[in-house]
Amino acid sequence: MSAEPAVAPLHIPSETGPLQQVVVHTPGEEMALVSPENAEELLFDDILFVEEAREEHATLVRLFQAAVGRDDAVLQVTALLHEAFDADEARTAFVDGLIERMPYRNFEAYESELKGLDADGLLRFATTGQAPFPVTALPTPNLMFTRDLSAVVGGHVLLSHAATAARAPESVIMETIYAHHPRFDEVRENVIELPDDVSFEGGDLLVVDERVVLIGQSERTSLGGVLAAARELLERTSVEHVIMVNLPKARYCMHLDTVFTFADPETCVVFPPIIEDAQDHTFVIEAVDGDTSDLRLRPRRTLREALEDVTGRTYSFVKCGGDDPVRQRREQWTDGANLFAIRPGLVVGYDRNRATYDALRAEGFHVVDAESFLDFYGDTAPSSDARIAVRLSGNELSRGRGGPRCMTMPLARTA
Ligand SMILES: NC(=[NH2+])NCCC[C@H](N)C(=O)O
Repeated sequence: MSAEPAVAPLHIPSETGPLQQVVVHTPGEEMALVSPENAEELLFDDILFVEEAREEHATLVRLFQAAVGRDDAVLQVTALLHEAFDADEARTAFVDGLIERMPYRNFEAYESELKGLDADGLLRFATTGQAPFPVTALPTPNLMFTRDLSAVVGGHVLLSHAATAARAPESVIMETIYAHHPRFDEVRENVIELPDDVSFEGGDLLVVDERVVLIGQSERTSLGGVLAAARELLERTSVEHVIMVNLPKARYCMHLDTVFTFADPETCVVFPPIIEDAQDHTFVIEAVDGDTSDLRLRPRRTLREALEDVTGRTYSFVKCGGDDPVRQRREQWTDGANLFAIRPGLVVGYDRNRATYDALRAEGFHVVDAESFLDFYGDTAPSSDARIAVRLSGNELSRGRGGPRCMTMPLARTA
């Protein structure tokens, strides 16, 4: 039990506000079930060395614990699910959710057996797809990309509606946690569900500030998903402008956060070919006279133009991969543009993206590896004005096609 004062269960005022609490998933048994036969279906391009991936992930968790300095800074999604499963209704709801979301898997044939599993048994089924009777589901190796399970905006949360069958169970996992875990009792009415026929994944949403969010219209988030999310946010939260970024529908840029993330409120790491060179792909969505049944889409040439227009601030764009177009593409593929900000100006990325780190250094960041950061700071967080880019060794993790931002779902940050 933590001695620190409790944090709000949901509170994200901005993308880089000092982190208080984050949900992660350290890869486990489910990752060891990815094989050449099912890898493509499970959205993996390669077979990860699980033990090494776990160590890399453990370092990420230690970084968060050290930098945040609270012992409840990091929550594991499987622990939350297991705790939620203490309630009978949660286990029933989870099975009902799977049946409803994945009618093609015919889980109803084993409905009573699944509902009869205890918390351990159902957790194992949820992550590995294995049960003590002849029903199987896909394992969920993408659970480590907790970002995509939901998106917290202010004190509200949008539940994801995964675009792919491989990730559909993860949406049900997160839905069960928000609906049944006691941690979310007070904020349950702030959980926003989108219509069944749209897709939306958390990696497509970035919170600029209390008034502005960005949403990618991508391989994973449909136009209907963007518009439904925009309408809900404009209606129910302090958000006044939703900037929609139309992305190529391609694996390398599956979510907006694969090509654009914030290092501090005015510094972003960007993949130039999409964010700077492409034109006419950005729209500002607003409610006409505050009426969310009447949405207006104002086209803007670039994301920069849209951002500057609605926030009145100016932004520095640091190039993922630096100036060389080949390095830009190589480093984008290994999530060079997918930085996670622990607080403004304290970011973590993958060590291998060296040209991106050179570009950050040129922007005034001190570059340190994760081990030195941990040795140096132990459990005292660095002074809040230092600009630091931490290099996490992620040779295994990066093969999952997600970076530090994808592996984190912040629940609470300070303003
Ligand atoms: N927010 C992100 N960019 N997430 C990356 C998810 C990667 C994962 N293998 C997938 O294809 O779904």
